Amino acid sequence: METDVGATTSEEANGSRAEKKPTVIFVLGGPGSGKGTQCAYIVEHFGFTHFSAGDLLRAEIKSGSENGLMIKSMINEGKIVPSEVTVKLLRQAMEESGNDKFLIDGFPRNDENRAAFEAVTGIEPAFVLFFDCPEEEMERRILNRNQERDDDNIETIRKRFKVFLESSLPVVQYYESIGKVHKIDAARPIEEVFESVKAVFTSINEKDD
Ligand SMILES: Nc1ncnc2c1ncn2[C@@H]1O[C@H](COP(=O)(O)OP(=O)(O)O)[C@@H](O)[C@H]1O
Ligand SMILES: Nc1ccn([C@H]2C[C@H](O)[C@@H](COP(=O)(O)OP(=O)(O)O)O2)c(=O)n1
Ligand SMILES: [Mg+2]
Repeated sequence: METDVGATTSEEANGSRAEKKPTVIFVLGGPGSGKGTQCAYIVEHFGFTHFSAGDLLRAEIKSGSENGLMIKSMINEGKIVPSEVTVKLLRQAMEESGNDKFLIDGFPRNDENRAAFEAVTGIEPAFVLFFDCPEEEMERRILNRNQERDDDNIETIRKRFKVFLESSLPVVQYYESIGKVHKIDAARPIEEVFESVKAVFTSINEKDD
């Protein structure tokens, strides 16, 4: 079965065939704040399907698609790839998954990302996890990451930090203004960070009961 993440049809909009939209949680935080690491734990404990926007873009480069070279050069410059490309990859991945609970990490990274996702899928996030971490700590973590990523070099890291401050933080602030952000102190050991993450998910589950 495919998961319905398309824009609402008129039939659905008038209520005759309303299907429940999937639950989406956005996981945000600067480069190296620990998004991917914590998502792996959340998947294990809470049954979500995890998609990293960055991983989907890197897979697209590897696949040799016609957009690959453009994506590669943007990532190597620390820039944000046009939303059209990223939203299409996310939507496809969600549809193919068959699940209806998603953690989307590293997205939305700017306001254009946010608006495009909403327009294409009709989905608003249930909430946003924001991993708050000082730049020096994020830099240390990335330089020790060893994932052989072309963008994990000091020059590109500095560009990514700048883009994070200028384009991504405003998205976090937007979600804060509508009361959707759970801010986590990410500058602690992995297990301690996860205790705080777990508390967020547990309290949400209790509210739903
Ligand atoms: N709380 C933490 N303390 C120390 N190192 C961490 C912590 N969380 C993640 N790391 C390490 O830091 C690096 C970046 O983590 P990652 O999950 O890839 O971050 P992001 O997806 O936000 O860029 C990885 O090598 C990871 O093992
Ligand atoms: N929504 C997104 C997410 C990532 N990208 C690009 C630009 C980012 O610098 C790279 C890497 O993103 P990724 O989330 O994998 O990086 P970190 O895990 O935060 O270190 O991918 C994008 O263009 N748009
Ligand atoms: Mg990551």
